Amino acid sequence: MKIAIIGAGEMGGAFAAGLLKGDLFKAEDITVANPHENKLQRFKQLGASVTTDNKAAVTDADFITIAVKPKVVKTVVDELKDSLDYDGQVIVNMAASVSIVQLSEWLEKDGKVPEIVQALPNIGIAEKASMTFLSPAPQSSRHLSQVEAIFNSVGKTHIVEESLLSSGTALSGCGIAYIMRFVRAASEAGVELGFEADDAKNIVVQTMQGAINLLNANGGNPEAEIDKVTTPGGMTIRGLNAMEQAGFTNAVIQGFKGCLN
Ligand SMILES: NC(=O)C1=CN([C@@H]2O[C@H](COP(=O)(O)OP(=O)(O)OC[C@H]3O[C@@H](n4cnc5c(N)ncnc54)[C@H](OP(=O)(O)O)[C@@H]3O)[C@@H](O)[C@H]2O)C=CC1
Ligand SMILES: O=C(O)[C@@H]1CCC=N1
Repeated sequence: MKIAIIGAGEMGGAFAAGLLKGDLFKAEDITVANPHENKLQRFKQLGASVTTDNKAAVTDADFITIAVKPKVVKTVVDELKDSLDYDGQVIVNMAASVSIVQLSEWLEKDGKVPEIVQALPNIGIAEKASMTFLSPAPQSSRHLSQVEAIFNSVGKTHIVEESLLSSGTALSGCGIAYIMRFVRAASEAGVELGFEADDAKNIVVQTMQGAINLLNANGGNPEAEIDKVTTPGGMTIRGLNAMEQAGFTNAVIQGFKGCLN
């Protein structure tokens, strides 16, 4: 099984890095393509095949992942169209806000389109911890289980209707940034409370790790975990209420929704 990744930026690069940490693909069966060679060196050093030629990248690939900026997708499709095997290869599009209808129109050749699966991961994929939303085009389910297996090897997957993809991207793709912003805010609080910046950040990260482990172990209800921490009349409730007075829940909801405006 071979995979080509077109675009070695933040997303394509993170995907390549995650796949190279796994054992689903042999390193040489992962081909990473990018116009500037400097972004390819680290993958070459890890044994991946690298090229600045998109057409060369897709030769023999079973799965072709498009990880360029949305406005570049059509250019890439136009370039690759004549090199694609419409019966055997699967196009996996990671570009947000490019629809199956658009991709199908751009890819259409003699009335045919290849199998297309929309895949919206997050950069946690570099550490095999992505939350990836998958949405196959109609009549594109032949290789869906293989696509699912690929993304399950670098995190978790959720198959959704295309109409839910942008919501998934908000929660997961953009969500990484929102969670990092929480880490920054909590770390700044830690500095104000007397810790060195690095110590504060490490304390916040370890505390988040504890919260994640508790959620995973105890059935995943955050309110139940909050109740265990919150002594009546104690410190935690004063902090929680102060956060809400400052608009915490509303700010978080507005942030996740705001990216869709
Ligand atoms: N970043 C994220 O967290 C997420 C991103 N996405 C999606 O992933 C896509 C890529 O985003 P991101 O990685 O952040 O963007 P980047 O700008 O970091 O990466 C895009 C890459 O595409 C390369 N590129 C440009 N033109 C071509 C071309 N014609 N052929 C091949 N490669 C090309 C660029 O090369 P160079 O810079 O060397 O010119 C660059 O390395 C976007 O469509 C985005 O919506 C989806 C989910 C999450
Ligand atoms: O900011 C963006 O548009 C992309 C989509 C999800 C994460 N990054």
